[in-house]
Amino acid sequence: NRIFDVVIIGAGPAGIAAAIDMKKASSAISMTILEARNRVGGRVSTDTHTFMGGVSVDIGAEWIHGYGPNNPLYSLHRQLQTNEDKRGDDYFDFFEPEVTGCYDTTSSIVSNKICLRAQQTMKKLFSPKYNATLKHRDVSVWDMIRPEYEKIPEGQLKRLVDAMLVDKEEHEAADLNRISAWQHFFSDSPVDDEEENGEDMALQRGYGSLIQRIVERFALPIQLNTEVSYIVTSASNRAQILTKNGEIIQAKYILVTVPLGCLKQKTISFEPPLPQWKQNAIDVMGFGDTDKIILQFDKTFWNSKLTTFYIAGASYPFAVSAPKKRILVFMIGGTRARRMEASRDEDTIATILNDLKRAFPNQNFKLERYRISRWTLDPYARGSYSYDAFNTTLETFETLARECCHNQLFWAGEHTSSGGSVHTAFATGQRAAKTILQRLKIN
Ligand SMILES: Cc1cc2nc3c(=O)[nH]c(=O)nc-3n(C[C@H](O)[C@H](O)[C@H](O)COP(=O)(O)OP(=O)(O)OC[C@H]3O[C@@H](n4cnc5c(N)ncnc54)[C@H](O)[C@@H]3O)c2cc1C
Repeated sequence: NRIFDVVIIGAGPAGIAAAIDMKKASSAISMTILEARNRVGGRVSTDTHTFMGGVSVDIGAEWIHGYGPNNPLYSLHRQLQTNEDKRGDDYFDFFEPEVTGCYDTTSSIVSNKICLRAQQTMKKLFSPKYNATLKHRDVSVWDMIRPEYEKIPEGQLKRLVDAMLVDKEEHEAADLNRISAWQHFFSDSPVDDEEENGEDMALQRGYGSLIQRIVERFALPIQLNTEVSYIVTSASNRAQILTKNGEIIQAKYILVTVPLGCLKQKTISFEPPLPQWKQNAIDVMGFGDTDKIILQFDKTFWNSKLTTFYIAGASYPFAVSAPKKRILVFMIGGTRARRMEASRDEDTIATILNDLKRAFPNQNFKLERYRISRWTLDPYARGSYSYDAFNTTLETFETLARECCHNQLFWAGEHTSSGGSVHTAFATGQRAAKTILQRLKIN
């Protein structure tokens, strides 16, 4: 029966950030991080063993978005970067310019002109004019773009736009008919502005390698393989945590950073139950689905200059290319991702290979290795990241972040601020640490 000042639940970006700031503030704080998995990083997870040639591939987060001084991971990365990070001659290098291409499963050539037109059509679909009525009577993003979409004549252009819509659903982690148009198009998110302050960057050795370096650099006290199942708060000055291993741990303050998907599915029981205002926010906020199907071939048979491409008519029509690694990463979101997760690997792979054979009829290629993510079935994620569901506002994020339950429970994580990214999750951990330090009277 151990006693701490602070117990952090979850060693993902948010939990790690909070631990660093508390450790920096005072060595007198007794603290531990309880992590259910056998590794740190949460939805940042790099696979270093599946692929040939010692290649690292991110199964979850890959891009350091907004890589610039406003990003809390920027200075950490600059301190901890190695020569391997700097070797920029391979794969998703630093700031690689995006080159988009298009293919077609009917094996007909797609001209540059029509590929570009499809991209322009997408731009037009997603720049709807301000609609004041939305604020009072919200519709979905799909409803919003549908009138323009329906004007696109049947044919290759439309099939390419359909492929690009799958990419959009992947990015949003939800079907377009589940996303609030008001939130998506018109609400001002301070984080979005911030993201525009820097470019995207990916690391040779994967995002996971940076998280690992951070954890080692600060020698954080992390207890792996420790799933929290029960939390009791009370008017006494200590809250209690029960782990699945049967351990009871006491803490003055608990910082909960488990994903919103776990909160929605009540994987941790709270005693007394969470207050209604907190539970409502958990229920209302959308938590989406995004997956990657990563394929390594015996050769690069597609145009190696492309960073991303679309395949008209394919079941998995959007891929990101890593030519030097001979890798294609197919990405999907929403219902499509959930359906894929429920399918057998062999069937998913067969469908993709069949589409590729039709899109590249003159190429001989062999699949060498693959890896498929299943974030929604993952017991410690239960989805990918949050999305703008109906009836959510910036206030919903704030409500998810607000402390509760005899002021013993604090909250951080991707879902407690808009942005959905690793660095925004990291910032929520720093924010929570600041408040907890004030409570502990350490500034
Ligand atoms: C496919 C995919 C692609 C993405 N791409 C990007 C990208 O390119 N760039 C980007 O910035 N972001 C990306 N993201 C989002 C990013 O991964 C998340 O926003 C970020 O990891 C959230 O950090 P977090 O600390 O809030 O949660 P997590 O990273 O999920 O950490 C929470 C931790 O809590 C642990 N946990 C859960 N339940 C318990 C329990 N009961 N007891 C103890 N521990 C528990 C989990 O195991 C986990 O380690 C992507 C996500 C996915 C799924």
